[in-house]
Amino acid sequence: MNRFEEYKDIWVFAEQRDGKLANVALELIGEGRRLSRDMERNTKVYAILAGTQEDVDSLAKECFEYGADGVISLQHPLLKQYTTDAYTKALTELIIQRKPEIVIYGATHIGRDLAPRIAARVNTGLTADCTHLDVNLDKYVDYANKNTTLDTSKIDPASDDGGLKMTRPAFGGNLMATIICPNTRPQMSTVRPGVMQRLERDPQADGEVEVVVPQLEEKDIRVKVLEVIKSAKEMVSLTDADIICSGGRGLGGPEGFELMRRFAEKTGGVVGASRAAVDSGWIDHSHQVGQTGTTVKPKIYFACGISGAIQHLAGMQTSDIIVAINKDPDAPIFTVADFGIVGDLYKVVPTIINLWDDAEELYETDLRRQ
Ligand SMILES: Cc1cc2nc3c(=O)[nH]c(=O)nc-3n(C[C@H](O)[C@H](O)[C@H](O)COP(=O)(O)OP(=O)(O)OC[C@H]3O[C@@H](n4cnc5c(N)ncnc54)[C@H](O)[C@@H]3O)c2cc1C
Repeated sequence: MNRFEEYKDIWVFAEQRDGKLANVALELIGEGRRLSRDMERNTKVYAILAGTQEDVDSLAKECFEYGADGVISLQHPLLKQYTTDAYTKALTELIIQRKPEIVIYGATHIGRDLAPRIAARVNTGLTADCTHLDVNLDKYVDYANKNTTLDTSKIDPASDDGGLKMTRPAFGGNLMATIICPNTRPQMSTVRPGVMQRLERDPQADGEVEVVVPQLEEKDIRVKVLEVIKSAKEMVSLTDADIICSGGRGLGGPEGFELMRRFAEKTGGVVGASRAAVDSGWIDHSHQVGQTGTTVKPKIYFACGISGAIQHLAGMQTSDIIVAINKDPDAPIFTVADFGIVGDLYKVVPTIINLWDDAEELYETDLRRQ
């Protein structure tokens, strides 16, 4: 008997705020489904909701529609606002009682706060900020070979106990590290929003919801949330955007973002930025795309005056269409671009803005013809 036999199933922490599920929760349920197919045992995927009854009751159906087999709904008035103490206590107790084999969280502000605390309390490992998960060594080796110079002959096949292979950027994004958790359970990781694919919604899907009322008291919570102030920067939703117009150091100054805002307004997109632009204080960090910013996958990503450093590419290279505008023909961004324009962005972007309406009309006519 495997020493971890009693640990079963995949749990996804289904993060919600004010009764709305985080997109990453649905992406992770989809990823959980994919992993469960590759695991040998009859592994089920559970979404773990936490909040007040009012906030979470209506969310279970959505979790089923996106692929959860079951929902465990932690309900308590003290879970209304996220607090580290209350959420950590409620989830830790549930994990110790139920013994899931894998627990995955979104690498959001909440997930990054919560997951390491739970890992410490249940005495297991945590791989933070993953961009790829797998349970099968063969696939893992293929994946690793494609992306790194990892010497696969040094991997001990005996270590492939069907455990989770958690891959994340390491050493400033210069290589991908695949990390295993061979000695303890559950295996836990946080996963970047926007990296995994959610499943197609199945409106017929349904399942069983188990309501659990955790043992929580006021004295368990050392920090009181007095007021939640939503700042304007929370309104930037890079992960949901279909079009992102990103600017980098090539903009030459903060005023360059005025052009990017006009560009985004015209295309119906949102403004993104490289870290160099953010670090220069030209735009808020909430716009940053990349390894230490947001991972995005829009339909069109415009990279304007961005060189294409590996840390930037890590956050946008899976976009459907990448259009790069750069005056240096050798800029690395052109290696991932579907369309490259060599030129001064201050000439190219206004031209695209001017032509956008005509281009849209042509596109619509084309669609009508098909
Ligand atoms: C641990 C770590 C994490 C990091 N995380 C991130 C991250 O999350 N996101 C991120 O973006 N970076 C990140 N970086 C930084 C990254 O390494 C690069 O420094 C950064 O992406 C460079 O930004 P840039 O492309 O805007 O600037 P540059 O590399 O300076 O490129 C500017 C580009 O603009 C072009 N240009 C100049 N003028 C014009 C013009 N008028 N028209 C057209 N093109 C023009 C130039 O040819 C050049 O290619 C990270 C670095 C480290 C070490």
